[in-house]
Amino acid sequence: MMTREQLGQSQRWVVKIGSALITDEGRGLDQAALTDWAEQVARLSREGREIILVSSGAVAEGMSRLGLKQRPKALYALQAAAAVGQMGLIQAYESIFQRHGLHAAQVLLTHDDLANRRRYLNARSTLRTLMEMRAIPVVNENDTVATEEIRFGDNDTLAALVCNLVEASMLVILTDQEGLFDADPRAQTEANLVSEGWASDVALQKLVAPRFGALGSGGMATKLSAAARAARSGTHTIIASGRQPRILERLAAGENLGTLLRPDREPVAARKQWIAGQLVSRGQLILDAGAADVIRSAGRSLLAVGVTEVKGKFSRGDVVTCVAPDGVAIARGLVNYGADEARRIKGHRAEKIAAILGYVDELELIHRDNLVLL
Ligand SMILES: Nc1ncnc2c1ncn2[C@@H]1O[C@H](COP(=O)(O)OP(=O)(O)O)[C@@H](O)[C@H]1O
Ligand SMILES: N[C@@H](CCC(=O)OP(=O)(O)O)C(=O)O
Repeated sequence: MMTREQLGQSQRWVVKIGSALITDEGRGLDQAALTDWAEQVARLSREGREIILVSSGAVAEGMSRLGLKQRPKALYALQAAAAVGQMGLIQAYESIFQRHGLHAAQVLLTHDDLANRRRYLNARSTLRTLMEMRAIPVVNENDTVATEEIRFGDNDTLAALVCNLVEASMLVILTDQEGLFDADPRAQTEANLVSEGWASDVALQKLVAPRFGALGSGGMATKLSAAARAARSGTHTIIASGRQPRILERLAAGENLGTLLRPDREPVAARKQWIAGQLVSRGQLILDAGAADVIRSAGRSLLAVGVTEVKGKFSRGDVVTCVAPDGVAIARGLVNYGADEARRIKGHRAEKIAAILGYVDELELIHRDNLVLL
């Protein structure tokens, strides 16, 4: 198991700075704090670490520049505020990194970019190239064009997908709390900090209260699911307070701060990480107990014979969810047949497919290489 010191020494970090932290109580960006984090990033990068920043703050800065007192509710108004605010955000990073002789690179991503395999691979090459050039990518959601249906909404999820994209060793989520507490510290002053846990421990999920603050969007829940997502590429997550002096440098020195969430499974293949990262599933395949069992425990392909019901509208190549008979979603995968064909072949053995459909695309409904456990 990696020690805090070894993790601190690790090479590739994604550092996420949340809205709750980066904004000066709704009065735009906290320039002094932002300067401090960026300077730490610059120093760590000059020492040879590869760092990608995922920075929130566009909406908050836009609200301040436009004189809006409250976070707009309508998506188009949020998007307009983000477009204005992103200018301030990137200007701030650019000028600080420039002082350290480093280039900042603006990378704005939508979920669509990562859902489309070719664009995903392009984003990966671009980020890798920027790191080779020793530029510092500053990533945010491309709020201006993201639609409600496919928004990340919070930057925790985006940061985790970036970790998968570049196979980061560490995800540091800086927020306004010292880490994960055993109860929401805003509601309970007695709450205790959890200093370490497993990224996909469901017991941790029970500790977090849903919270939709004035500025931040995800609360602690999205940070935990981000840690579980990041773990798929073997990435360790530390949730820590951005208000601690020299926080990034102290984490690099191996100091025991915040909550460390360790990956608890072997890293999955890059292609499977991409499948697991899809936020939209087009349909559901309800499995019988035998199929659910072999998929969960033996990593087998899904055959039509083990499917009892097909829900939704999907085409060959879409992402669908496999659901066990008790209603629990157990896996996601790229399906080899569209919904209509899947309905016709469900419950039948592979050798019957040709007789039912008049052709055979593949013997499996979802091949195990395209299937990932949740
Ligand atoms: N168990 C918990 N431990 C720590 N914080 C929690 C917990 N449950 C809920 N929270 C809330 O999550 C908030 C951080 O999330 P959020 O406001 O989205 O921050 P950010 O903008 O940095 O992503 C904290 O301010 C806290 O009120
Ligand atoms: N893209 C948005 C950030 C969304 C957001 O607030 O995320 P988070 O910091 O996770 O609460 C912005 O720059 O304002």
